[in-house]
Amino acid sequence: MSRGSYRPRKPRGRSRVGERFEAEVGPVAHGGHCVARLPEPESRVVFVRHAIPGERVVVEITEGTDGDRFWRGDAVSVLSRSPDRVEAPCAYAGPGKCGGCDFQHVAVPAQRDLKTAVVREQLVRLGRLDASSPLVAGLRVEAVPVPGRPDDGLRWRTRQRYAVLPDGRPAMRAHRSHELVAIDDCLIAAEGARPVDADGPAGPDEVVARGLVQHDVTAAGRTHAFTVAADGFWQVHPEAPRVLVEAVLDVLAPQPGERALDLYSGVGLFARFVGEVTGARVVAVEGDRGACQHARTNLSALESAVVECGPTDRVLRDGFDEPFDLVVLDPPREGAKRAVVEQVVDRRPRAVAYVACDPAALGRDVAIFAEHGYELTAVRAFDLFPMTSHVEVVALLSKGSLNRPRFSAAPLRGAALG
Ligand SMILES: C[S@@+](CC[C@H](N)C(=O)[O-])C[C@H]1O[C@@H](n2cnc3c(N)ncnc32)[C@H](O)[C@@H]1O
Repeated sequence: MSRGSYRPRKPRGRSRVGERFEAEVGPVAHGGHCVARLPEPESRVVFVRHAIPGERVVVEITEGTDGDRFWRGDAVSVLSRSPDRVEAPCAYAGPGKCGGCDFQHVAVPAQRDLKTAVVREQLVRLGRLDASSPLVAGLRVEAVPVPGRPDDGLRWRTRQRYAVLPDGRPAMRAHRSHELVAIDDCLIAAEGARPVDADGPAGPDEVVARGLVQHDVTAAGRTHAFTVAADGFWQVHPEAPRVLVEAVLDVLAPQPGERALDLYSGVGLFARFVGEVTGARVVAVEGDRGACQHARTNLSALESAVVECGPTDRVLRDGFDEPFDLVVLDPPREGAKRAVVEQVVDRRPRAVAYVACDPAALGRDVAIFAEHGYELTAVRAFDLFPMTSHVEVVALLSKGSLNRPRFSAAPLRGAALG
């Protein structure tokens, strides 16, 4: 995972980096660390990596000065260990080593418990939902095993981005650092995973031809082919397209004749499956020109599909002013934000399926939807990034009585309804 955007802050006061403290590890927090509080005289919150809630550890400070409100640190020795602690399967995981994974030291089912806690916390703190509501309390991050593999959290990444050392060896970055750590093998990369930006062996569901990749996705009983640029966006877990399409169809319950908007559509994954069911107008909006071109090809079998290329907020503001029954919203990590959310609710959709790769951004956007009467009415979360703190969430936002499809009495299936 690239840490290319990391920029160290200007130091404020005496550095505490390298100092060690004993600490009780508190709850997990968004970002792959746990929260510990150092008593006086330090009186500091420390975000501790390589720890598990409930443990007593020695924390070595990795970032922090006297002037900082909180510090960051690594658990460099464990004084009382959690029953969920395991030996990291990867030799490159641990304090000061590769920063690609956050939870190699945690048993895989317990990793999902940590992510569940994080998603719930973001929905409560930022999304302003009630922690005791069945939607929040009933949420569990679901396992998504790779077919034919044990559920061990390894060998799932179909693409892996490596840095290259001057001597040509592949490397990954240390956590929040530009420092490169040489690695022979990344255990979360699928066998034969194709390094991005390089020709190489294709994964099992891929055909590579002149910089293009074709993915066949079978979901909800239908199979569609998607052409993607070899370096373009495509979900990296081999089961992700199927699982996310099925979750989106499940919560939206699209009906024949319903008009759909697929925002941040990439190469048209959701538009293709939703449009197949509705048989009506589908507008895919995507900012990347290459992805737009591929979306046009991938959606060409749908007579009423249109691809609008440009930033979502601008396309929605200037492009077309018409109502839509269904919206799929799959923004990048920063979320959709107010301008887009308000453009979406202006179209008065019956149902919005929000596919989120950052539960904090989801929480912030859920709060904006709520200002406009759109409530979170179903939510599921999937462990599509084992060993890391990342998690994918599919949420349904709908407005009271608008929640029912116009064309049939088909109930929403699967997800918990609030
Ligand atoms: C998380 S990906 C989702 C892609 C697609 N829904 C899929 O599942 O394959 C987010 C997509 O949003 C696009 N994107 C990012 N910022 C955008 C913006 N401001 N306006 C339109 N598209 C944007 C990216 O190019 C990327 O294709």
